[in-house]
Amino acid sequence: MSARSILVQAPASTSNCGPGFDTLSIALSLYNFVRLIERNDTKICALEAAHEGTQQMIECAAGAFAAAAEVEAIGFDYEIWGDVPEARGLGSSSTIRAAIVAGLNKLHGDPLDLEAMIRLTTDLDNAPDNACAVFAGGFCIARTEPQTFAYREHVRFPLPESLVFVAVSPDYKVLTEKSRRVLPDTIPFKDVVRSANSLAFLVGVLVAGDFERLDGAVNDYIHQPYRELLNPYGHESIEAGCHAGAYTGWLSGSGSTVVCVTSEDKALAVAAAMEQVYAGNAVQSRAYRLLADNRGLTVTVES
Ligand SMILES: Nc1ncnc2c1ncn2[C@@H]1O[C@H](COP(=O)(O)OP(=O)(O)O)[C@@H](O)[C@H]1O
Ligand SMILES: N[C@@H](CCOP(=O)(O)O)C(=O)O
Repeated sequence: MSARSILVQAPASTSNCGPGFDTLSIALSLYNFVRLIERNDTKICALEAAHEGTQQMIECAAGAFAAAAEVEAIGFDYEIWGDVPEARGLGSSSTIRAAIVAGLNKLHGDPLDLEAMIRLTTDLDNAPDNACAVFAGGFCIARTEPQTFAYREHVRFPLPESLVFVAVSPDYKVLTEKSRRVLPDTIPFKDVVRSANSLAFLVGVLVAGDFERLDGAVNDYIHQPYRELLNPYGHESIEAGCHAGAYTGWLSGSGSTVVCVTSEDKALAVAAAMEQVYAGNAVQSRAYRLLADNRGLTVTVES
């Protein structure tokens, strides 16, 4: 009998969406893939040489899964490939952690439900926003506990294909862990008020589908200003995209990617303007024209 093999496709995500720090996220049409092949021992092995950090991340996810699902740990071989750039604020680490959790869940006969898998991935990845979008797809709002920040539940809305996300990734990496260390312990009252105002309006507009009203309406004073030094030219790139016709834009997750939200007809001009800012400063970048992924992570039993 051939070993059981599970293939997981996990979408990238753009988190925070400006002022929705650790709360808002949109799944995008850019994917990583993880294959898990069951072994008859308890080892966890990469089929192609994996970076030490990746191996650790996977072993940690597998151990946490066994504990959360209250099952015996099993061994597996794994392969990872895909298009989500690493450490660029498009949730690459969430795609891998979520895929391991979802793949093991399938191999064990689905002991965890969707919310339990999101909770576990959040515990591992520290980003409830990304975890919701990877699993559920669409535009997600993550609710967390006010005392502990532990993940509680989410609501999600599909977004239409008419809304294009132009993501521009400069060739420098920004690790989420490092990008969280630059955040302040306290924030001035007026910055909280104006961020909360923008956040509520943004959610309303995305749910209502009245996208033109995003123009100038997405403003964050909670994390983006503090992350600017780690993300040179990001702010200017977003401004250039908006000048070229995008509705709005934000730093994607913790950076370094920046995202502008636009209608289909403006997408090319927006991408060119955003890239030009990096090129003009001798920084290479790559532009992606993406749509919302309304499906979320998929799990296929191959054998
Ligand atoms: N495709 C991948 N294969 C292996 N490890 C990955 C992959 N993508 C991300 N990682 C791991 O996640 C880390 C980046 O995570 P993080 O700083 O949270 O950035 P991101 O914003 O991309 O999620 C990488 O340094 C690496 O250890
Ligand atoms: N809310 C988190 C999101 C991190 O997303 P990533 O795509 O950069 O991993 C944060 O802003 O730290």
